[in-house]
Amino acid sequence: MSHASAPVTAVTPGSHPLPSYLQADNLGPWGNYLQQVDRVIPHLGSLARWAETLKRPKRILVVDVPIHMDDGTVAHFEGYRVQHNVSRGPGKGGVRFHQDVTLSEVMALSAWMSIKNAAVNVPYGGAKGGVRVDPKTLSRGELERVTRRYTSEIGIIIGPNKDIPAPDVNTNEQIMAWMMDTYSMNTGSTATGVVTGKPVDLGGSLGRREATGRGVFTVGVEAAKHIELDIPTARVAVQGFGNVGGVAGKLFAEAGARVVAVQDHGGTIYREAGLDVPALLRHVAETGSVGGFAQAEVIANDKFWDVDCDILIPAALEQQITKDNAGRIKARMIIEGANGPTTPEADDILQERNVLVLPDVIANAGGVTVSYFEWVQDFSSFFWDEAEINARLVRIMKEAFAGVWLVAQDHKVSLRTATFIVACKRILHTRELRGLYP
Ligand SMILES: NC(=O)C1=CN([C@@H]2O[C@H](COP(=O)(O)OP(=O)(O)OC[C@H]3O[C@@H](n4cnc5c(N)ncnc54)[C@H](OP(=O)(O)O)[C@@H]3O)[C@@H](O)[C@H]2O)C=CC1
Ligand SMILES: O=C(O)CCC(=O)C(=O)O
Repeated sequence: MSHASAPVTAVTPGSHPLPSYLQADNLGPWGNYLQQVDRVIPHLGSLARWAETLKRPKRILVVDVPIHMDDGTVAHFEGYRVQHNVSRGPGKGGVRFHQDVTLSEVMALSAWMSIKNAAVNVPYGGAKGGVRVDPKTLSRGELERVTRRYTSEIGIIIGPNKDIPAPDVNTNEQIMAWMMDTYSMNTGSTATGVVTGKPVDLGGSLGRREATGRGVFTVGVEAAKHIELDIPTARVAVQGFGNVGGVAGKLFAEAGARVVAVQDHGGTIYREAGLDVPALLRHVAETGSVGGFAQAEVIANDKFWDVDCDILIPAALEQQITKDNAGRIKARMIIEGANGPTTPEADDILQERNVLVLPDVIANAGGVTVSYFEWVQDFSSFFWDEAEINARLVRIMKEAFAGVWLVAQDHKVSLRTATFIVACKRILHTRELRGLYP
């Protein structure tokens, strides 16, 4: 991971010094988020006086997650749930299981959720959770115990009207089912609306699994029209071939684009004529990685950034596109499936090079949009068909993106700052309406 060099202000004029945990890790994702906020403040007019609230998570919970391992020992894992902002509604955002998860990373992810949820105008604040564990090293029983204990520990701050978790990296429908069941056991009645991304047979929504990738594709197609990029002849490179990258790659391939390169932990594969995406998805489902896929050549991981392509989709983790590789990227358009994949320094380099960046806070909002549909369906116990869900998703994504595009033109700013303008105005307007408790 690279570390951007711009300093982060620890003390805001006229305000109190930030708590120590907010000053930590200036150059990590939280530091990147703070720089993004600093870039939007000049565009907020009188609402800027509330901007300090964007720099401080509302509520942070750190929990110990002890479980019995299969060999009889007791292991302790560290878990987090951060509610960055709840001005517009309950907290909403995924849960990540990863060995490198840190509190400041979860703070950044929760803040990006506040921005994203406001950008597509769903009635939520922003939240995110994580457990510092490599789930690939756990048995199924151990994974279930980690999930249930973590859910019990954060149970004091989540709930259908308080904060609604969902899947993120290394979490899936089964984990959401265990979370829903644990919360329901602890509260005494079945509460389907406490998490989204559940199995369809348990109050989940049709289309949720594919929703983030579908949103990435939808926004990509809309943006391509503005820069006259022809999707059926485009070459696409994808980093991360899980829920988001896999579905986005599949939809671009179905639209005629050539997916020429894919990278995950197992390596980087390349095929100039285009990879057989359905076969690759089957291979990943069977083996867990793109590594060993026969119908492709293997290239060095670092060469991924040099691949000749028109569209690049980072769909893995934060801080992948940095000042060190931004100058090498050949794509005309980057669609951020991942959260926080581009550092502010890299953003500047890409803008100078005229590479269009569709930022995470709008490009990957399809997932939470269908999560919102799931939550609404659970409350009413009335379920919609997939065609209706996809049509509503596409409409929301297109409208939100069109609005952001206009703001970018008006203010002469990047699409990231434009999305922050739209979202921060909505968040801070509700902050102003609600006022401060004296
Ligand atoms: N799921 C969702 O609905 C949403 C997810 N996102 C974001 O999208 C991104 C991907 O999430 P999701 O698809 O759900 O997660 P998954 O766990 O389904 O997939 C993650 C993918 O990223 C790969 N990966 C992880 N680390 C690296 C690395 N260092 N280099 C290359 N590849 C890597 C994984 O490979 P391997 O399996 O080999 O480790 C896997 O292919 C995250 O940033 C997430 O926050 C954003 C909005 C919604
Ligand atoms: O579906 C959700 O609630 C949130 C998904 C998520 O974590 C994200 O958009 O990053």
